[in-house]
Amino acid sequence: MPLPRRTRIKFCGLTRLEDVAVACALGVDAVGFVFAERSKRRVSPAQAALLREALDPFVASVALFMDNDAATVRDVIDTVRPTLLQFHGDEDDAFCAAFGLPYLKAVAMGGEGARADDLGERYPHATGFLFDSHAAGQAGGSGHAFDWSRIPCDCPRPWLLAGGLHPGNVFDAIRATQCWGVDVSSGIESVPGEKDAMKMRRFVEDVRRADAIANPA
Ligand SMILES: O=C(O)c1ccccc1N[C@@H]1O[C@H](COP(=O)(O)O)[C@@H](O)[C@H]1O
Repeated sequence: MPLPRRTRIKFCGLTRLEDVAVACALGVDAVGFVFAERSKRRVSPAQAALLREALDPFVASVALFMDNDAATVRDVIDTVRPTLLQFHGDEDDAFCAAFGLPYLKAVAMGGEGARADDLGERYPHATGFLFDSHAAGQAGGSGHAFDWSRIPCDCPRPWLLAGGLHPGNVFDAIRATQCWGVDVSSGIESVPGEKDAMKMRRFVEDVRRADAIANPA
């Protein structure tokens, strides 16, 4: 008998306690705090620590970096105590694994130079991958989707779909890609860094709807 499917949900770029409370009430699996330079959603380690302390049990916290230096990553780990790290830049496996925490490697699927091959060989210590719409070297969180047919069908670890997801397309995205999880930022916002409670709720409802169809009684 096939095991039931449950698409994992990560809400990223949280900056406010009220948004953390809604995310927890909706039962999301993880929330993300952005430390990438120049991000509109960037929080300080002290701010993120306050948000992290407000999480319910079993809600994972993810610290997102993009080519930050090692000292910054260590400072975030010491202050915030995240469950997982997520790297969006040119970081190699040795860098990502050096902090002793599980990590997700974001794979830039936009632009001409997208490279989604040999992920298991290039990132042997990655816990999972995240296929995102930005081009290599560009920041994510743009709200734009990419061509999902470019996702490699032999991804060696659990992987999340990201980039341009919102309540209006997440159902189709899950049905089309069979992703392990979804990651969303701008699609559940009213303005960058401020989430919208109704969009968060509709997003979760549509993920559950896709799972219900995949798990007929
Ligand atoms: O959110 C940011 O500002 C950001 C900056 C640098 C790298 C990644 C960033 N965001 C991540 O991008 C994906 C998709 O975001 P969206 O749903 O299209 O807005 C997600 O993982 C964000 O956390």
